[in-house]
Amino acid sequence: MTSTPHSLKVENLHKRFGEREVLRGVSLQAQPGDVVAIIGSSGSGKSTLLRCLNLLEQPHEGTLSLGDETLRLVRDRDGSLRAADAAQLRHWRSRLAFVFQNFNLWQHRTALENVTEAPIHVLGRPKAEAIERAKALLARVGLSHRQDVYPAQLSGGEQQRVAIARALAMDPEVMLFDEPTSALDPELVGEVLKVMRGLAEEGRTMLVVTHEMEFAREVASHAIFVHQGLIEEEGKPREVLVQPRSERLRQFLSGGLK
Ligand SMILES: Nc1ncnc2c1ncn2[C@@H]1O[C@H](COP(=O)(O)OP(=O)(O)OP(=O)(O)O)[C@@H](O)[C@H]1O
Repeated sequence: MTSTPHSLKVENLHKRFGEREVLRGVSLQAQPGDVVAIIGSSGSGKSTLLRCLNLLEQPHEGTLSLGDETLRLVRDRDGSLRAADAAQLRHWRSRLAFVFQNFNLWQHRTALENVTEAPIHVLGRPKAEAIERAKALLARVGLSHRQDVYPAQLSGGEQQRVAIARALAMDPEVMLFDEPTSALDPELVGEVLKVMRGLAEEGRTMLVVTHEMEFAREVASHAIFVHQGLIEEEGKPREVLVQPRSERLRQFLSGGLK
């Protein structure tokens, strides 16, 4: 990691889809090195929360800051908030890298090209330097031997590991994972979680929307339970996921609240 990580602060996030208020005032903080597991039942707003953090979704209210940088937002015609400055948004997104459930790799680019694309074209890094770094990152996720292969020839687990290498290539301060293993066959989940454990161990700041409770319990430093667009309970995973205070979290953990 070359950039110094800062803490992420999210205040009073609201998001509506039509009449439906999906986030109803969410605030959270992540300090450098925190691994925050965001859990909750289907439709509770977890992915929307994560997507609002780098404006893949436009919130209707809220403040986002990373260290002493606050993302400048202006109100759009539809009432939601968009970035006031496209250059700041590009920079913001390089500081908070997003890993998608469905990998979102460029299909007509090799694994290596997927990892070099943004460093060359967004960060303006020299090509040779970007290639060298991409090779090191692919080695890191165990894919040196697959660098010249196109996504269609890779398994889901391999594609997600390329996507993680691609996110790392931006030297992000915070990594946002949106259900990174949900699209994988069960036998491929472990290889992706292993890479994520490694990132956690090296002190990466990560926010992870996940249904992997074992990962949340063992790897996360903080767990957040979202219910109907609000944080219902949060704390140390070994406490809240083992002895939840709220009845709803108890139900969720016992599988009664999907
Ligand atoms: N682009 C959209 N347009 C309209 N409604 C949306 C959109 N994206 C999400 N929603 C709705 O917002 C609510 C929250 O969705 P979200 O994907 O954030 O939930 P989630 O907690 O991540 O669920 P899951 O665990 O099933 O992925 C859901 O009711 C969903 O249908």
